[in-house]
Amino acid sequence: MIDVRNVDKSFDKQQILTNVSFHVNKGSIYGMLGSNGAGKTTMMRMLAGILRQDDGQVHIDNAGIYENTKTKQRLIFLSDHLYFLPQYTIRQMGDYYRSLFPGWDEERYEKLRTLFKLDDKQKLSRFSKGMQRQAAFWLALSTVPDVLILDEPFDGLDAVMRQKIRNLIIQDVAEREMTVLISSHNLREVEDICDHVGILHKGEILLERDLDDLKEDVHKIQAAFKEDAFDPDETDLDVLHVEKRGSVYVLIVRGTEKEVAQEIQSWHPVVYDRLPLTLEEIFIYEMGGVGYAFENILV
Ligand SMILES: Nc1ncnc2c1ncn2[C@@H]1O[C@H](COP(=O)(O)OP(=O)(O)OP(=O)(O)O)[C@@H](O)[C@H]1O
Repeated sequence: MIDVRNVDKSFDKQQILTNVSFHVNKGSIYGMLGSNGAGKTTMMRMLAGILRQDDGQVHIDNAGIYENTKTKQRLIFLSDHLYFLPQYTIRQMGDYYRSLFPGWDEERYEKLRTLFKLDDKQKLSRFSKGMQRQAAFWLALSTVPDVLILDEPFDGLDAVMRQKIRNLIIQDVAEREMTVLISSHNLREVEDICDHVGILHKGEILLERDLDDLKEDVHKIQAAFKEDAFDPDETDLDVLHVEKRGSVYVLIVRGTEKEVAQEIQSWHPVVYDRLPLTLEEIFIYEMGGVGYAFENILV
């Protein structure tokens, strides 16, 4: 569905994205993670056909997006900075969207009214930040898009509304195979909704995996050894992080569960535990591996 290959992008001779490639399957929800300034918004603006890449290809449904009006009519990009026409109400924006997007579904718009409970005759500029975001989702989902691109989508929404909107997105993915790309710094949220994740760092893709596979591939190990007979540097483990709490080692390691267990067992541990990792932990340790480590500094 979405196919990005070897994309380069610079602004004023400053290289922002370098050789970026990734693929999003139809009916999948892809989380694009990354450090601040990694280039996520730039990538999303290219996918929405707002910016053109310098090199490489940005394809949606096997065709370049930049000059492809037909595909753009089936795609909605919700930017982190929402934009509405000045002085417009939701209803007026809806009429404008109906003229732009052939998929506009008036019946759906009416159904969503009961969920969002916003006054669609009120000027959008009078709404709070969270209400404006709700309005943006109301309008976006009324166009029944095939592709939904969301930059920090839940910013400003309360917990109940986040859950409602998450459910609506999941429903559209399940029922009609909508394809979704989400960028968010809230990894808890990404973890809840995405089936695939990619990490962008300094304009390059660091890692791209199915979320379940990724979790099966990175482990948090707690282990203790007799008379301290363990040296992480002497193992065959791919260690992302190591910490010693008293006599207990806490290791974050990459590899299959079997490989990791075999290696640790060969050191005859007296305690051995494998704990689940959150996406946030995976992100932090993977970023640490490329020198973007967190430091325990208090100032
Ligand atoms: N129009 C522009 N002109 C010049 N530089 C730009 C422009 N847009 C983005 N940049 C630069 O590109 C880099 C990537 O920015 P981008 O907004 O894509 O990052 P991001 O991953 O979305 O960051 P964040 O997580 O902080 O929102 C930054 O260094 C930014 O200053």
